[in-house]
Amino acid sequence: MTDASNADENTPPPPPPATLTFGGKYGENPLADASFTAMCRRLPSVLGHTARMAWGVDRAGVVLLLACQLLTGIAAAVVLAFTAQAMTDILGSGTVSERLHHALPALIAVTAAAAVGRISSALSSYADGRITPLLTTEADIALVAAVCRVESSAYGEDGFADRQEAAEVGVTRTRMMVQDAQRFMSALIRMIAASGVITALHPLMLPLLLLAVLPAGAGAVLSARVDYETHYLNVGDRNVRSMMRWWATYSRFGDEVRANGMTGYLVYWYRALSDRIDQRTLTAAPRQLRIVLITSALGGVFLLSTWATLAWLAAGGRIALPVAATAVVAVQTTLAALSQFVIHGAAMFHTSLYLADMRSFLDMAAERAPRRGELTIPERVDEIRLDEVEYQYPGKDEPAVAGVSLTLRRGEILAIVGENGSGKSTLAKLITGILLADKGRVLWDGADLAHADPDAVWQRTALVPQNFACWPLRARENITLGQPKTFDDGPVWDVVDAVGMREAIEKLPRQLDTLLAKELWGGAELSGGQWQRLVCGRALYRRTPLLILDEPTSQMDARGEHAIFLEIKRIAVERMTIVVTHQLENTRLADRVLVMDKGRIVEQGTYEDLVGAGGLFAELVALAQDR
Ligand SMILES: Nc1ncnc2c1ncn2[C@@H]1O[C@H](COP(=O)(O)OP(=O)(O)OP(=O)(O)O)[C@@H](O)[C@H]1O
Repeated sequence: MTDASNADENTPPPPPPATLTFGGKYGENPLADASFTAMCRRLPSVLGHTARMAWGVDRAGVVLLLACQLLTGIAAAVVLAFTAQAMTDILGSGTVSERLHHALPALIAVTAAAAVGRISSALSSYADGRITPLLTTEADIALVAAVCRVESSAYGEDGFADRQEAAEVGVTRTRMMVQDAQRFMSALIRMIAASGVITALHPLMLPLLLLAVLPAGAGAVLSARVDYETHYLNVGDRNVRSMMRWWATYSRFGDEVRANGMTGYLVYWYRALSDRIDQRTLTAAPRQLRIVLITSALGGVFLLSTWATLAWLAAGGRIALPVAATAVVAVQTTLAALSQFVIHGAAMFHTSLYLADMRSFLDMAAERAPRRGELTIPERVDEIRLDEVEYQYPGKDEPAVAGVSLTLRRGEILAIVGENGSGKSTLAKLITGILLADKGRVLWDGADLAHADPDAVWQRTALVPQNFACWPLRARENITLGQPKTFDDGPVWDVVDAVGMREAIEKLPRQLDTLLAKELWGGAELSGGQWQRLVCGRALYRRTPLLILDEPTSQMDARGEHAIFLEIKRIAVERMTIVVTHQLENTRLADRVLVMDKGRIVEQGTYEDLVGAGGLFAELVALAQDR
């Protein structure tokens, strides 16, 4: 299964993908509370919610669907009742032409009702075709918006990603819900209509027919349960697989995959994980088969008794021959309606299980949406103060930031340095309110971020993160990202100049209008450093009172780096600027340098002070110069 070029006798075989287990101190199965009975209890509210959503997206479509269902049902009842009537007339006394003459009105009614039934069934398919895409899009958008809105700390919670994966399946299944519901309703109406007719023929018939189809219904529900359990077991693996699929096939990482000879292992890994998922599905197959065989046999026995009863009634003269003939048609129709009713009922139940996962994730995300307070932040901020701030990531034993106190004033440039994992980026996230401190306070001109409206805070921040996104948008939008300040491109070109990108943008086929995604038709690509310049331009364009740059120049040439730092100095007077960096020489531009170690500030001062102090900073500077 491995790539031949990777395998030889002396190398160990590649390890298979890790098995995800939920154990240990923090390990908790994300779907452990999603027991089958718990899921069943949620179904009415899930169905109600889906109905409300459908009503919200297309009222006319829902009304049309309901009206058509009703019409289809009535048409079916009319067909059945008049068929019975026609049969009685045709099998009655008199000459053939007399009997046909008598039956003619009933036959016309049957034809007309059948036509109405067909038309309303076509119209209800049309309504389904209208509602379903809107409903699926609505569910999809609800999911995307919910994930974008949760507190950033939620991403680190056990099982958040797995629940999200389960919810994604719910979104896809939304597509089937309207169809399932439509078929279920139409079967229900036909069943009610048919039951009336068959009960009129003989009271014993309906219970017997019910017994004949109930095993099929029970079988469908049991199969749905097995299918859902398999899906549930596979959630974690499917989640990892889809992440790996994206990383392995995304063109941006293609060079790394090829030049490091990873293709063979990645394909092997992908296959091994897929095999594991398939294996679970295959293990469930015999259970499914047993369920179908047993329930079909049971259904068959009951059906046989129905026919036997009918024969017994007719043979014993308990029902007249014309009535018996009608009963044959009625039994067939009722049987079909009842089967449809239980099969589509089970299908709806099956779909609802997945929708319940989506609902429960949306509820979980809603619980994790920021609920901080209403405080707003003015356009001008003069001071940010941190009092004994501490933050520990979920599942970690040590705080990433602990006991940090610090005051930052307007006009100041602060550099944060320290070894990998010392807490620099976490501190930056606490200052911007992306993360909320577990202990201590972060105050913006006295407003505690724990009680401030996060959107109001983030209107006042600009961040160049270490790992930035290269959005598949036009160059202009990659700078303004949905917040154009004017209709003219003047301010955009200003920041393009500030980050030294004018020449590069002018060379693009459609300048600012060029799509920056080489994978897309008409798209172009920038180099790593050019992207980083553009991302700095994005932050500068925002003109906010707080500017945070986390390793902003790690991919830039000396000219780019020089341009960025010149611009940072030029605009520094109007704002607070924080630069997180490992390039210690760059900290010379800062008014103050903070040195972090194990989540704490261990030194602070100017570059010269710290070099002279002979502490951690001086040691790091010496290491940087020791080549
Ligand atoms: N999302 C996260 N979930 C859990 N732990 C995290 C997360 N992000 C960071 N950490 C942990 O918090 C600690 C501080 O990380 P942080 O990213 O703040 O360090 P840093 O100083 O910015 O490191 P670097 O110089 O490598 O960028 C590390 O131990 C890291 O493993």
